[in-house]
Amino acid sequence: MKTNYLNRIRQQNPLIHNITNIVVANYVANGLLALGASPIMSSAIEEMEELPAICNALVINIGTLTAEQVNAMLSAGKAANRHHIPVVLDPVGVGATTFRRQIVTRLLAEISFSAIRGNAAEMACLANADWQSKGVDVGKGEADLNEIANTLAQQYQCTVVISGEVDVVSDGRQLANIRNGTALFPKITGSGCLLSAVCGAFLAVAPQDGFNAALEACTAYAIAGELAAQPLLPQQHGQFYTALLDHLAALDSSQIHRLARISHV
Ligand SMILES: Nc1ncnc2c1ncn2[C@@H]1O[C@H](COP(=O)(O)OP(=O)(O)O)[C@@H](O)[C@H]1O
Ligand SMILES: Cc1ncsc1CCOP(=O)(O)O
Ligand SMILES: [Mg+2]
Repeated sequence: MKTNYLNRIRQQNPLIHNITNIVVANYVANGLLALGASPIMSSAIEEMEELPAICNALVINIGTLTAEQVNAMLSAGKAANRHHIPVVLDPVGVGATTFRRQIVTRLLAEISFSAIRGNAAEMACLANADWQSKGVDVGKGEADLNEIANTLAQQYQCTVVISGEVDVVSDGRQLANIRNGTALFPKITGSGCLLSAVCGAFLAVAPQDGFNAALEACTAYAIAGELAAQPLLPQQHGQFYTALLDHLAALDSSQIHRLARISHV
């Protein structure tokens, strides 16, 4: 990895607008602050036209979707497109209900996304691939995630991230696998949602280089988790929850370059 967009985040302190779920809003805001970005969380329809004008990226997360929030997402997404700021989609639990599937289809049709980030179950659902999803969790499946990432990236003309034990990043032309991380990640709620917001922060400072911005975002984030988990026992979920924030704040680019386990496929 040749980029150093982490330093750019710390220099530029991009403002990230998050329309997110009620479970993770506080954690995502703290994670963005730890990284060096600034969060603003809002779903009020009255300000969806105005916020994209002052923000550097928008992250749309459907985790606890309401009909009212859908209108806000469409309004903010279209305004973000007009202002040419990157928009990231996190299709949380999209396979769980008809409502989620219908809304994600509509968001993908009406908004131009720079990146879509989900776990294997969510991304398999978007690609109509076989997978046994389980609510917002990853569930089980055998589908080829490299192929799914590539297909979705070409279909939606954007960067696609499928996170998991191995993260897959594709823009439809380039594809990489990242083998960093820790088994503690899926033990805390919000770790995927925060990764989507972190992708938003990296894209905010490198909007023309989506693939490499997402690649650095996922690598940096997984390494912060790896370092946070190092002194912990597998059952120290609570310690990991806070240690991840500490390590996002302490992370530097030399650590990322030294510890990255990336293969270009
Ligand atoms: N089994 C695992 N081993 C190592 N890292 C993991 C594992 N599962 C998930 N991760 C990491 O957890 C972070 C959040 O991804 P994920 O758990 O897939 O999101 P979600 O919460 O949306 O399901 C990513 O950085 C990913 O690399
Ligand atoms: C548990 C839960 N329920 C609705 S949204 C949500 C949070 C999901 O967060 P993540 O995908 O980051 O684990
Ligand atoms: Mg998720």
